[in-house]
Amino acid sequence: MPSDNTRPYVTLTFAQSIDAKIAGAGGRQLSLSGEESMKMTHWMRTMHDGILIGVGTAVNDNPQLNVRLLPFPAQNTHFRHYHHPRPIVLDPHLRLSPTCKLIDNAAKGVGVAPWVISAPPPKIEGFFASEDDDEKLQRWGARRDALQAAGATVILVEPETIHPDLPPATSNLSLRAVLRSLREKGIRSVMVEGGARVIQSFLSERLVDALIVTTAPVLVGRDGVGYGEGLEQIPSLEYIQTEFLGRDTVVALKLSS
Ligand SMILES: NC(=O)C1=CN([C@@H]2O[C@H](COP(=O)(O)OP(=O)(O)OC[C@H]3O[C@@H](n4cnc5c(N)ncnc54)[C@H](OP(=O)(O)O)[C@@H]3O)[C@@H](O)[C@H]2O)C=CC1
Ligand SMILES: Nc1nc(O)c(N)c(N[C@@H]2O[C@H](COP(=O)(O)O)[C@@H](O)[C@H]2O)n1
Repeated sequence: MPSDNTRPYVTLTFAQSIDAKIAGAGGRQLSLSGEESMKMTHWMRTMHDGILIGVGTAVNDNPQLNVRLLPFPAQNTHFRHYHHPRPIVLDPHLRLSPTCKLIDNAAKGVGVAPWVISAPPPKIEGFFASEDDDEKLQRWGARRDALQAAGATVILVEPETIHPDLPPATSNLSLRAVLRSLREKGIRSVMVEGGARVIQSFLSERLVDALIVTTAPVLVGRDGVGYGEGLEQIPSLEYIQTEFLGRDTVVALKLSS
């Protein structure tokens, strides 16, 4: 559990091949989970208030992040019987399309409208100021308006910064600020589904309470997308349990305190 009430409980979960790849060459989305473990993922989705992904995944996979694989209590009423997690997208540059499935599904009443977490491009004063700062801000503002008009909510948090007068080394959002803001908005638990960079960030910053990894019995090869290479800090893990679901192995772990 988080040591205080200032952030939600975080479950990090993803599927990988036996050579620890989460996508194919060039980021091609792979169906790694078999039927049984994919259903487990949908059960886990319904157990969380929010489901968080990076914009890389949102743009690449155009996911739905809903609970459509759960058994239908009655025809056409399944969406009312299971809790839908709130889709949350980390998207500093607002690259999410206003016509993506997350927004489209919510408009059709078969999903909850996404929250898009972002930060306006910084206006740097002094030596590092750039002539096109205003233009960047205007374009970001136009994308924000388009997303909000389509039904998404854009939430602002601060980016990771070293010093306010320096151009940011990365456009990454501060995960601690993201989680704090989500908790303030009533999100008590969040399921983080990836992709690679988001997995790296949550693990490196030790912002994970439960880690649930599905391993499918396939090899992807060296051109696939992994997450291990970019892990800046390697947290120690405590083993909890293994389940065998169909042909897949699902391991539950937690970070050692
Ligand atoms: N097998 C599985 O279970 C899963 C596989 N995937 C796969 O993962 C791939 C996508 O991974 P990837 O390209 O790494 O993209 P991610 O989904 O990890 O998104 C990364 C982007 O999120 C934004 N971001 C903002 N703040 C942060 C932060 N603190 N840490 C990390 N990212 C942040 C950045 O956007 P910006 O670049 O605009 O600054 C960054 O580039 C796809 O191929 C997808 O199919 C995805 C989920 C699950
Ligand atoms: N658990 C799991 N197994 C796989 O094989 C996967 N490819 C993923 N991917 C994640 O699920 C998202 C797709 O969700 P929808 O089916 O569109 O609801 C995808 O974007 C990844 O986050 N997960």
